[in-house]
Amino acid sequence: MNGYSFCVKEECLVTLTIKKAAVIGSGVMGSGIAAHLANAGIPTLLLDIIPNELSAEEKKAGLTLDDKSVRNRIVDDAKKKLLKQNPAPLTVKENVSLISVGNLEDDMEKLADADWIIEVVVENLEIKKKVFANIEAYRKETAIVSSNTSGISVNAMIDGRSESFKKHFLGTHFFNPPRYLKLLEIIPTKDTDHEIVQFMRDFAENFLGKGVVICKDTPNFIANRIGTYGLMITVQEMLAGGYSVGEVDSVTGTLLGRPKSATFRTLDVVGLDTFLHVANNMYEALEGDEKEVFHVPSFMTKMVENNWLGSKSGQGFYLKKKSNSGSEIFEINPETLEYEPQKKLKANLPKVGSKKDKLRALIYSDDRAGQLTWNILMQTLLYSAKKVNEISDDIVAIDQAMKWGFGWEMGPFETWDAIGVAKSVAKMEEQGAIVPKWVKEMLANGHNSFYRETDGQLEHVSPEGTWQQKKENKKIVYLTRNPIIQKNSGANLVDIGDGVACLQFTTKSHAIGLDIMQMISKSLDEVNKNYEGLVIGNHGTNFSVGANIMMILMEAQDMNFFEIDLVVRQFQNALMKVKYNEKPVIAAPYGMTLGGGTEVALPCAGMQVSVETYMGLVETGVGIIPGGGGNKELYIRQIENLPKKSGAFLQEAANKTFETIAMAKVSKSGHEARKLGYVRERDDISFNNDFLIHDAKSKLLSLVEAGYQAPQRNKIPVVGEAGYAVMLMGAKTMHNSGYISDHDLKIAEKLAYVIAGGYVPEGSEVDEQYLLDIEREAFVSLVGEPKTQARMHHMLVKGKPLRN
Ligand SMILES: CCCCCCCCCCCCCC(=O)CC(=O)SCCNC(=O)CCNC(=O)[C@H](O)C(C)(C)COP(=O)(O)OP(=O)(O)OC[C@H]1O[C@@H](n2cnc3c(N)ncnc32)[C@H](O)[C@@H]1OP(=O)(O)O
Ligand SMILES: NC(=O)C1=CN([C@@H]2O[C@H](COP(=O)(O)OP(=O)(O)OC[C@H]3O[C@@H](n4cnc5c(N)ncnc54)[C@H](O)[C@@H]3O)[C@@H](O)[C@H]2O)C=CC1
Repeated sequence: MNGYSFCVKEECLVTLTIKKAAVIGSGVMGSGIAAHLANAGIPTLLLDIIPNELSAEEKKAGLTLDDKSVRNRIVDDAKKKLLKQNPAPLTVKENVSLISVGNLEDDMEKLADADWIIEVVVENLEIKKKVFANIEAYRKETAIVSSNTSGISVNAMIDGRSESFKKHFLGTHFFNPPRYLKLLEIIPTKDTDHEIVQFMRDFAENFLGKGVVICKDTPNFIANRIGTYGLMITVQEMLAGGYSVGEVDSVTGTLLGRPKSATFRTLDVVGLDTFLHVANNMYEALEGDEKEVFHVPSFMTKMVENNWLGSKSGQGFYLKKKSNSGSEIFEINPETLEYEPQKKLKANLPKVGSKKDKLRALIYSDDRAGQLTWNILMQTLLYSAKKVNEISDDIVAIDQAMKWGFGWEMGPFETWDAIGVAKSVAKMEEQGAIVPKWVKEMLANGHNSFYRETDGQLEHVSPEGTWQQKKENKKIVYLTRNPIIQKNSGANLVDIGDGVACLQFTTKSHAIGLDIMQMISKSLDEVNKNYEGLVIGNHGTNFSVGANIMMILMEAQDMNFFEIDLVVRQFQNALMKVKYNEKPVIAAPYGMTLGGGTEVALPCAGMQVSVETYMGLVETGVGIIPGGGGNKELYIRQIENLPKKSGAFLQEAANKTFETIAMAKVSKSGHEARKLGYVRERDDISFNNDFLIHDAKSKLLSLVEAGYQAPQRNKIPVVGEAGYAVMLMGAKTMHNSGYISDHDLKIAEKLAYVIAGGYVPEGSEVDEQYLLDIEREAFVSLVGEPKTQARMHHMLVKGKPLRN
């Protein structure tokens, strides 16, 4: 990747390009940002300070502070840590090779060819200003310089800097972890060149997959202003109500529509020292009652003094200890500063109902869980309403910042709509809270929500009482806003413009059943008559979790094997129709793309893959093997990928296919899906999931433009009986040593037979239908096995594989 160029003036006289970057500071964020730039293919120089004393190992080795290995120890350790962290900062470990390292004493001249230099040092204004003075001496004239500050004034950072520096300087506030949190807050100073703000926004959205919110230079900008306030309120409610850290986290995570790291686990991930810098900066910057909210309680200060900072120092609010059964996680008691077994709060929630139903049940209940969550949420909502004009341009910016920056499912105003504005305001006032005047006026004017839909367009209210349309990025395709061509109980065929149709799954978790299989076939008929091509794309968290195993299990328990064979045949036929369709079909996988979901993507003319795609043929986990042609499609890809130098390449292709499917390997990224062989070199990867369907449509149109021709039907060379034995050897060895069960071995035998192409001579060339037939026969025979049915049942009930 040679960087990202963007014409910033009509005549394109000035073209900004980011081909190389540099990150100053290799701590929690600096190393994470460098990793994400590497994920995007941008070579990045990572610099940090030199240690001021030798470590014990260095002393023992007779090293001195002048040794390069000593001088680069901090940054070297940070780079090594990237390969061990979980969740992984790198989409594939190989990306680490794009990160070069150095230190701030010996390597500053290397900044000269950086197009973007990001300061990510400790949250201290004076230290940051010194770093900028140092950068200025080495940066090239066109280099963009930015700060990853959590909330220090960016205008305060440019005192004493040159005009060129000021023009090219702005805040670029990534959130932690940088690979996974979508938000990038961009904070221009009074001198930042407008074109550079625009360029950085486009670059971040298209190239880094970020959701950009342009912020005013107010303390903590937007997300941290609300987040830090919410955190401090949570600490105060915890201490006042005598709740434990674990009890607080047990109800302020997924139950509130927030990530499982909730409150204090999130702080452990952030780093308590950094949080205290941020809270203290707020305390210094504010006046009156609001100031006192940011007064840090003594137990937190003590924790930092003890170096109990969270993940970065090995312990913080939580301490993970190794135990005989693996590991156990303890929580800190803020009173005693002792670690204790984790506690949880019981929340009496309805077993059925939507997430919003459960949220309402939680916060309106009178138990301890309800009181705590109501008190936290109520104060956070009121603060958001009070601050909207001071810290942002509208309520949308606040909602986007909290969703993208903290992984919340809804922002404050969306949450307020969900819990009922009128009902919650009544309860707030009943408890003596002061509700901002504009909220009450909105209710008085008959508007019971902050958002509304008018003629299919989403509108939001302003504190002034006017209603505005939400500004949308043109690259976002909202399937619900496009005309439906055809539909059934499992999928919609949607016209997405420019002669392109999109097949959208609508089942729960986009699980594939008969309805989707039928819609695949019908969609192709419609597209071949009236459209240029078909995108298979969805909205939501996951592309597809695979076949509807409830449907398979029920038929199997009723011994309806003939029907199962018919359904599998229908799925195979539909996907063969995709593969050889006269018009191109492009799949747009993202999130979990498992089993049948992967099989839908594999026969397509191409894929537009989200960088966050977790793809794999995982059928062995529920006691079967792929039945939609996935075995042969992965095998064909392995044959394509392997150098044809050795005669044994067929066996190597078969072995790799067998291992990947037998071990139910799932990629941890779109890049890794390519390493596993699912994604071809010609397939493309999108960093911004919001743009995925748009990108898939563009890819399809370029195929049409190039005169797309359906692939030829070719016979497939197989390893036959001899190759079958080779594949099985490994499985039998694992079975003999007790690593896999009898049933695992039975599944492996079926899988190896299918991949080998059955008992035919090695090197035989067979047609695809033959491979599909033996695949379907193996599938149906396994479905009849009681242990397979037990695995399916366990997955349905527990949501995880059963080892039997
Ligand atoms: C209103 C309250 C808001 C909350 C706090 C607000 C703070 C605001 C001020 C911060 C200011 C400074 C920061 C800043 O400027 C801006 C920010 O970035 S704010 C932070 C934004 N980020 C988030 O909100 C994170 C949201 N959470 C997530 O995205 C995911 O949960 C996360 C990616 C963090 C993964 O969480 P994790 O718990 O690590 O999940 P895993 O299950 O994947 O575990 C991985 C690894 O960690 C071990 N582990 C899990 N739980 C614990 C624990 N309690 N203690 C110790 N270790 C734990 C787990 O076992 C795994 O270990 P392995 O051995 O690696 O398998
Ligand atoms: N930790 C988080 O969750 C987030 C932090 N931030 C911000 O990013 C910046 C870095 O924060 P973290 O990475 O968490 O901190 P950290 O403590 O993990 O890393 C700080 C880095 O600064 C370096 N450093 C310390 N003193 C220095 C000096 N005098 N000169 C140059 N470098 C020096 C350290 O060697 C270290 O590499 C801060 O501004 C912080 O507010 C922004 C978003 C999230």
